[in-house]
Amino acid sequence: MAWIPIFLNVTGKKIFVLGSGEVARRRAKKFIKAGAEVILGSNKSLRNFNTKPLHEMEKWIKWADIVIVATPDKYLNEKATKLAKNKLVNRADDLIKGNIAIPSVFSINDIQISIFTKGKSPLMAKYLKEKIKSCINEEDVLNVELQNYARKKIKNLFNDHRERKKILYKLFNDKKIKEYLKDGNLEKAKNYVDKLLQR
Ligand SMILES: C[C@@]1(CC(=O)O)c2cc3[nH]c(cc4nc(cc5[nH]c(cc(n2)[C@H]1CCC(=O)O)[C@@](C)(CC(=O)O)[C@@H]5CCC(=O)O)C(CC(=O)O)=C4CCC(=O)O)c(CCC(=O)O)c3CC(=O)O
Ligand SMILES: NC(=O)C1=CN([C@@H]2O[C@H](COP(=O)(O)OP(=O)(O)OC[C@H]3O[C@@H](n4cnc5c(N)ncnc54)[C@H](O)[C@@H]3O)[C@@H](O)[C@H]2O)C=CC1
Repeated sequence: MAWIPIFLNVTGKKIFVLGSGEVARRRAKKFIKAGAEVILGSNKSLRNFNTKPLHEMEKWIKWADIVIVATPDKYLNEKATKLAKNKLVNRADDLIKGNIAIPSVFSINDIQISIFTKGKSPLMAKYLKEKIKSCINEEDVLNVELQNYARKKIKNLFNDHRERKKILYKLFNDKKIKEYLKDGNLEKAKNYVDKLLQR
């Protein structure tokens, strides 16, 4: 089993979610929030969701870029997976029958962290999320912003990406920058970077 984490831009992607229970709705919301076009396959019509009856399932699976299978009905789940052929499929009920997994996720500003236990323990994934959250502090968040600032600046100043890498590591290890960021002073750190780059 070779799972690798990938961050996928789902804006405008077509997602078919089979089911209308708690898990199906949770998955659907996640994708809608991220800008995807989501259709739920269920004979129950749900408020706030675009639902299609199950006898149209084949058509909507064909339409979809990604298929999410999330009912407790094993037979129905298998049928949908077969219809999806080589598409990207998430099986909420049986990980290895699909090829994409939904991890436990949290974000702090633009830092996004996902935890996955290869289906062994979603509960532990959820727990570890809280544990890892507490390791990331304000200084790290500001350092992402500062690195972004410096990266953009030096893109135009240095042609060689190895040279750029060296500079970014230097900034990362700079004592003064560390102090500024510890004090929550991003602007001062940026000004200091400006000065260093002028030399
Ligand atoms: C394979 C996977 C599906 C996939 O990839 O789509 C999957 C499968 C299953 N989960 C089950 C149960 C639970 N799932 C949760 C919670 C979450 N489950 C999520 C992901 C995944 N769950 C994927 C693997 C992720 C990994 O391996 O790390 C999270 C991270 C994301 C999300 O769902 O949005 C979300 C936490 C969100 C957060 O961080 O807050 C809890 C805890 C709770 O609800 O509090 C429980 C009860 C306790 C427990 O079982 O651990 C069962 C039923 C088992 C049974 O029948 O008893 C199955 C099916 C099976 O395993 O057979
Ligand atoms: N990934 C995860 O986080 C979790 C996954 N699961 C898995 O996901 C499955 C779904 O879980 P829940 O959403 O909690 O179930 P649920 O019991 O809340 O939802 C069941 C819904 O599925 C639909 N459904 C049931 N049989 C159907 C059928 N024959 N045809 C069409 N729709 C049908 C119904 O609309 C029903 O409302 C579970 O069987 C379990 O294997 C369960 C808990 C968490």
